[in-house]
Amino acid sequence: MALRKLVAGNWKMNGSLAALAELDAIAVAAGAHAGIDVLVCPPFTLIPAAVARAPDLIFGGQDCHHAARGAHTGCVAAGMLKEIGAAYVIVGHSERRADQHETDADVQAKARAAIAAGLIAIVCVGETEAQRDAGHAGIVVSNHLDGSVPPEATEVTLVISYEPIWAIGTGRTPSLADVAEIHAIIRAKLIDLLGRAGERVRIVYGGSVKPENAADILSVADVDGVLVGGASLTADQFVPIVEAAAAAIG
Ligand SMILES: O=C(CO)COP(=O)(O)O
Repeated sequence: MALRKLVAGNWKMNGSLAALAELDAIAVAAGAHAGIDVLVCPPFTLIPAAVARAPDLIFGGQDCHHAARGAHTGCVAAGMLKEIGAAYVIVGHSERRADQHETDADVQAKARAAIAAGLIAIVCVGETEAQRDAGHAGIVVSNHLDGSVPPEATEVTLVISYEPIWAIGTGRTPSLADVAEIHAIIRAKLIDLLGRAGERVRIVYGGSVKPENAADILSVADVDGVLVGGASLTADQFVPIVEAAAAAIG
C-alpha cells in the first residue's frame, strides 16, 4: 500500500540561529511537493525561531518526557513542544537509548505522552552490528516494537523509524534486500499489535541516507520515507532527498 511519504531531518545537537537560513530552500522544496510531508527536528531551543522563519514546514522535537509536567529539571514535556508549534516528536532514538539508558518501557511512555499531547510519535528501533552479525536483527526490532509501541497508536499518531545503529553516521547502509526484509517484519508486527491501523502506520528508514542513495532506499517496498541525520543539516544535501521522495511518488 502506498502511504504518504515522510522526509524527516534530525538535526541532533547541531544547528544555531544562523543555521535556520537552511530552512528557506527546504521550505521552497517542500512547498513544491505537496504530496509528501517534510519535517525538520531541530534542537528544542531553535523550534520557535524555526516555526517563525518557515511557517509552512513541519517541525518536531527530538525527545520528550513521559510526564505532562512536574519536577524534572532539564526535561521538556510533549505539550510544551505542541504549544510552540511542533507536530512530531522523535522518541527512542538509539543515541538516547544508549546515552540516556532509555528502555523500551521508557520509550513507550514517551510515545504515549506525545500522542496524548496531540503530537505524532516517531518511535525508533534498530539493531547493533553485533546483533545483525549474529542474525538477530529481525528479532531485536520485533522486541523493540513489542515494548515501545503504544497500544492506542494509529496511523495518524505513530511513525516507526528503522535505524540500524551501525548505519548511523557511518556512511554504511544495509542492502536494499535487508531494508526490505526488516521493513516487512516491522509491517507484520505492527499489524499484529495494532490491527488494521498497522497496515497504514508509516515506516521510515534512517542511517546514512544521502542524496546519492535516497532514491534507491525510497524505492523499497514498505519504505514510507526517510529519517535523515547529517544530510539534513544543509539544504544542499536535504533538498535532493526531498526531491527523491517526490519522484518516488511520481
Ligand atoms: O540517526 C539518524 C537519524 O535519526 C541518521 O543519522 P545519519 O543520517 O547522520 O546517519
